[in-house]
Amino acid sequence: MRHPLVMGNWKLNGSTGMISTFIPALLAKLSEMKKCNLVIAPPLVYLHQVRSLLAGSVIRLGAQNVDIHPAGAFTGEISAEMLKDIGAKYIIIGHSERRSHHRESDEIIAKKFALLKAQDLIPVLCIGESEVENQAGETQGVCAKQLDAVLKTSGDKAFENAVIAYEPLWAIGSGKSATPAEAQRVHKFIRGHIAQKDANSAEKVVIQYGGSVSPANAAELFEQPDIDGALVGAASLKADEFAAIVKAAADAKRN
Ligand SMILES: O=C[C@H](O)COP(=O)(O)O
Repeated sequence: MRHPLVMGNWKLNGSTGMISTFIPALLAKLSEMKKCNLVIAPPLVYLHQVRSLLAGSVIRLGAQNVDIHPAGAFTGEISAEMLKDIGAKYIIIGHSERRSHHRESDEIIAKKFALLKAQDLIPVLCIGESEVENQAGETQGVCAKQLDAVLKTSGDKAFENAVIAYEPLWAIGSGKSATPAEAQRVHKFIRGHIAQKDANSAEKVVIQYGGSVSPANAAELFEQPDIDGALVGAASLKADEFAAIVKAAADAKRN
């Protein structure tokens, strides 16, 4: 049985002051949470502060990116080994904002995926189509191509101990989430695509939905059989809203 995973991606937001009030407030709201795994991915400079505040709690530490090199003369970069050293476990790669603003290709992302696995870290692989691709009926083809790059590099069992976040680009930060039925169709396709290579990892892999998840739409999304939690952007910066999304995931009764 898959436990839902809710992950907050703070993107380029946060400060030491915000963190010192946000984390205790969130922990207080989550005291009764049992069935949902929870991760926060702050900006890299705040990993240490967040780790200290999360010590002894159920919330795990995540990060938003990793470099493709293990070490060396790469100014400004952070390696998988460093992320492991600081205590981060779940590492987002392939977010559409990095694919577009930093021109990260499927091949670069597949390399990052392999580096994270080599360090026993959990890659959170973001995939998803643009609005144009969606309207052209290319959603499945785009997702398949993004998954195949990883399967080609890391093998048929690549998604053992990994997470996939399906994030349609048109839903990110737009206030317009995919409907639960739309998202479920794509999640089912993703699981089926992985099953063609390895049925066991397909059954176990956590597939999150991301894109304008809020307390208003979370419960319905989490009722879907192939939606295993969420990758949350804006709402993860508000303790009340994030806690409500986590509660919806913990309470979800799926068929
Ligand atoms: O990583 C998170 C996603 O990009 C979703 O962001 P959002 O919840 O602000 O739409």
